[in-house]
Amino acid sequence: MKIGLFFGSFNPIHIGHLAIANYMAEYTDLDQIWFVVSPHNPFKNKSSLLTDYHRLELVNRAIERYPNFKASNIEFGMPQPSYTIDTLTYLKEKNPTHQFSLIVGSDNLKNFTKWKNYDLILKNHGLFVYPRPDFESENIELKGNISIVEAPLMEVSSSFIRKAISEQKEIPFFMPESAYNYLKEMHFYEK
Ligand SMILES: Nc1ncnc2c1ncn2[C@@H]1O[C@H](COP(=O)(O)OP(=O)(O)OP(=O)(O)O)[C@@H](O)[C@H]1O
Ligand SMILES: O=C(O)c1ccc[n+]([C@@H]2O[C@H](COP(=O)([O-])O)[C@@H](O)[C@H]2O)c1
Repeated sequence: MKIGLFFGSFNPIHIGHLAIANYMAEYTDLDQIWFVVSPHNPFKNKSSLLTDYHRLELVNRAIERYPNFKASNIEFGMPQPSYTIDTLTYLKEKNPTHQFSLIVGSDNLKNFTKWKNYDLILKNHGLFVYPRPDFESENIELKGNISIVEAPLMEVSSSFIRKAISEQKEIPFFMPESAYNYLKEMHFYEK
């Protein structure tokens, strides 16, 4: 099977993430999309992160109705910060018959050459890139298996959600309903 690995902090998951996965499942040859919840992005400060299990729970609730979407906690038991090449190697060992590609937003292209063994990721797996406002993909010089999809732009981000909640805004339409209800019930991001 062809699997698109959608790595992320998902702090929290939002409708943009779901739309990206939806687009990749419908417009590429990927059979399944796995949302891999990362304990710690090497480029980000961990202090603003909800615990791994709460972020995973939000993802699970958000995708529960979609059989082609799976959530993965594989990085929870691996060394931190979470280097994607190490997770890819481990996943390939565990699932030798699957083919794994990466799904990323175009904001990741700018620093992609700073990722651990980025050349191996490109050579052995390949990237599907979803465009993000203010992050042009055109001028990025990267060689390898990269497919930049042409898809509707979305401005939404997890930072926007965290800020809105901390300002006591009601934003039920920016997250899948079940995940939003859980976030409210648990008083996440209210400070
Ligand atoms: N609106 C968006 N358009 C395109 N890609 C996106 C969008 N939101 C998130 N992504 C991509 O989804 C993946 C996971 O992103 P992440 O969980 O960090 O969300 P985020 O909204 O970027 O979070 P934050 O605002 O906290 O930085 C990354 O590859 C990111 O580029
Ligand atoms: O492997 C690396 O060197 C590397 C560098 C930066 C980011 N990543 C991964 O990219 C994913 C996207 O992170 P984020 O926080 O933007 O959702 C997440 O799984 C990070 O661990 C990985």
